[in-house]
Amino acid sequence: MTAAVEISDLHKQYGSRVALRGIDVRVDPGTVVGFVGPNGAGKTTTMRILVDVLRPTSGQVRVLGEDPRTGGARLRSRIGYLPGELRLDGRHDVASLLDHYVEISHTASVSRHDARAAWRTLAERLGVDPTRRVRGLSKGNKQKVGLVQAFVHRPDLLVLDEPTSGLDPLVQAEFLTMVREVRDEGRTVFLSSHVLSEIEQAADSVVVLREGRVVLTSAVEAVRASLGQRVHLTLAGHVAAAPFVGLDGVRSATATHDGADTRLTLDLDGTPDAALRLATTHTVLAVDAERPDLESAVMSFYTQES
Ligand SMILES: Nc1ncnc2c1ncn2[C@@H]1O[C@H](COP(=O)(O)OP(=O)(O)OP(=O)(O)O)[C@@H](O)[C@H]1O
Repeated sequence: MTAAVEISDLHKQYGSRVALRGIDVRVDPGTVVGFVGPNGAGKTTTMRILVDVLRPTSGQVRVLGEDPRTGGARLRSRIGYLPGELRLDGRHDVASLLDHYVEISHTASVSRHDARAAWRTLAERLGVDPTRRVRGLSKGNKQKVGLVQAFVHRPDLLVLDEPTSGLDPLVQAEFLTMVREVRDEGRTVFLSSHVLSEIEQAADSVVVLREGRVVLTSAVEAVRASLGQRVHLTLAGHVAAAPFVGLDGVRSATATHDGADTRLTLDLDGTPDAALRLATTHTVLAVDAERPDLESAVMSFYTQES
């Protein structure tokens, strides 16, 4: 299977400043990959190289099987790109700007009429008013126009640099739905974000970049599972934690007593089955499970020493 994105030993220097120190990333078609990391990690640099806005210092990049430096207009028409710092020509109204984008990005397989209808549908979905002048738009509304132009030609690959920056929660949710639809159609999304909850909702896998190096590549589910699960049980009467320690799947158990009842906290590294069997020999008054989130799983990769 040809990768949608294949990056091998990619280096980029801006003068003496090293931005990328040999990164390797593979993105399978039909998946959503979240690209995360602290400020200055190299995310934007990588994305700009993918769309040939920047040239690498060394290393190999293949996008949809082609070298972005030689793919030209044909490859560009298969990519939707939302830059991190979006600049739109402020002189136009939104409708003429989007007509213009459709004009330059539409492919022979889609008629101009259909392409125009497509931007209108997307604009409506995201709540973009096509009659507004671009210059007077708020940051969030500009971002929505940027999203419409990235999605409108149904590209095989979307490269989105902080796509939800400035969006209100309703539009953000609609955007995440659009991303999932793209994935369900077998197309690919490579997006960067500082909002890990949104990567968690939309991405299949996550790549963490720090100081120009990839420090983690993993399925989102696997990262979360690696944290294990924490379960709180409220049991009637005074119950000791000791019998729970060492049970299959239990990493640690602590008990605190609240009046006549016990609050038992179990940190699990396997299934809760054995612990729950033992718990039900008592009277279980309440069960409450914490779902580990991607943010707590990934944060350590932001700060750890190389
Ligand atoms: N045009 C440039 N000239 C010089 N240095 C640059 C330039 N663009 C980026 N850099 C440097 O390259 C490194 C990576 O920057 P990049 O913008 O790719 O990071 P990022 O992960 O996208 O960060 P952020 O989350 O803050 O957007 C940083 O040290 C940055 O200062």
